[in-house]
Amino acid sequence: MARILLTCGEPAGVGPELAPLALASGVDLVWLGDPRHLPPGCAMTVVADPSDPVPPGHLPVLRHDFSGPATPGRPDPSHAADVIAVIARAVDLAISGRVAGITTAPINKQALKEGAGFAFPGHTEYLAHLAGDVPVAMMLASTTVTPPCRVVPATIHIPLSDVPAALTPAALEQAIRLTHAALIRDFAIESPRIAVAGLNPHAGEGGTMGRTELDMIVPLLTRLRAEGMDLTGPLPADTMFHAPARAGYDAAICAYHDQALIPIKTLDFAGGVNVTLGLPFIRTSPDHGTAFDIAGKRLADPASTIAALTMARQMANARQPLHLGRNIPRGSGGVKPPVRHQP
Ligand SMILES: NC(=O)C1=CN([C@@H]2O[C@H](COP(=O)(O)OP(=O)(O)OC[C@H]3O[C@@H](n4cnc5c(N)ncnc54)[C@H](O)[C@@H]3O)[C@@H](O)[C@H]2O)C=CC1
Ligand SMILES: NCC(=O)COP(=O)(O)O
Repeated sequence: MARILLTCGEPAGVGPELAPLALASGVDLVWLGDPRHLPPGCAMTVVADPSDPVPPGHLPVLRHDFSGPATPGRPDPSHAADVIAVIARAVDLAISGRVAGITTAPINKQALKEGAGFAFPGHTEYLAHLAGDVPVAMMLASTTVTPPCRVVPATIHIPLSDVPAALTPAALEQAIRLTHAALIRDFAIESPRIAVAGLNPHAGEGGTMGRTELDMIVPLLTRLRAEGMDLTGPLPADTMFHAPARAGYDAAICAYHDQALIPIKTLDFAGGVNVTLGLPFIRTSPDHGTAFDIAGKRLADPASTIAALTMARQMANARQPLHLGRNIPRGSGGVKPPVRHQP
């Protein structure tokens, strides 16, 4: 089966040093980036095709030349366009089936915006664009805690002050539907149980601390329950993430980024995996960022990257029979030619 492709991400961050560590864990991956950004002494072989064989213990590298070497902890504006181009090239390879899925190393959004005018707040939005502006959702899934913690923010990379307006019935419904489909398809959960968090303290406390729950979330959940979905909520966000509460659902839909990401990064920072739901190809990522404070110091823990690569492989294995005949996921928007970002 084709390899999982790991992008280099921000070369001044921990991304490049995580690649050989992940390889050493036994994951079959191919790395896309500039060999000069790999740690000194890294055993690697440049390949022309993502599936080309390499000597045992060597990292297969699909070469993408940047303007120069990288300094750990200091993003170089002249690298920004190449960081973006690597993501686009990875998507091309995934859509064409030459890799089984992609795992992205972290990028520094500010560096990309300042260096190349990157118009997207993160991978999630850029990947949705490259796939033809398909609807997507960002799930973060634990891999080492029981019961599992899976969270999906219905709004993602926006200022907190914009959340109430962005949390529309359509946004919430999209997050619920994408999560429901992904739990069945990629997490082998036949009848998904989904919990929905309220926006306000105590889920609005009967309308005394905000009316979003009563006016918007309750009617939406009532309508979706009528379709047969197993939905609970709106739940108070402060009491829905401890272990007994998590036992009652398979994934939690949250109102905004930090409501979702604080519980999972607290419970499973080392094992958390970011999965983009709704894409016509597989994309996972570690849950951490560029970690400039430790880049190049050999302190980076590869656990989340290994978990992300492993989850991508499991998803690819689970989807493999579908590739034989009907490989376009229902509701994915279909595979459209990637649209290039113009910096
Ligand atoms: N998927 C992506 O591309 C993501 C990118 N980011 C970006 O990363 C940048 C930095 O974000 P921060 O909030 O500082 O989060 P961060 O995850 O980079 O760092 C937070 C803390 O965790 C530590 N840490 C992170 N990864 C680690 C690892 N593998 N092993 C050991 N320690 C680790 C860091 O040293 C730091 O103390 C931002 O520009 C953000 O946008 C953040 C999350 C995901
Ligand atoms: N905090 C999670 C995050 O920023 C991941 O974003 P993305 O780059 O995967 O879209």
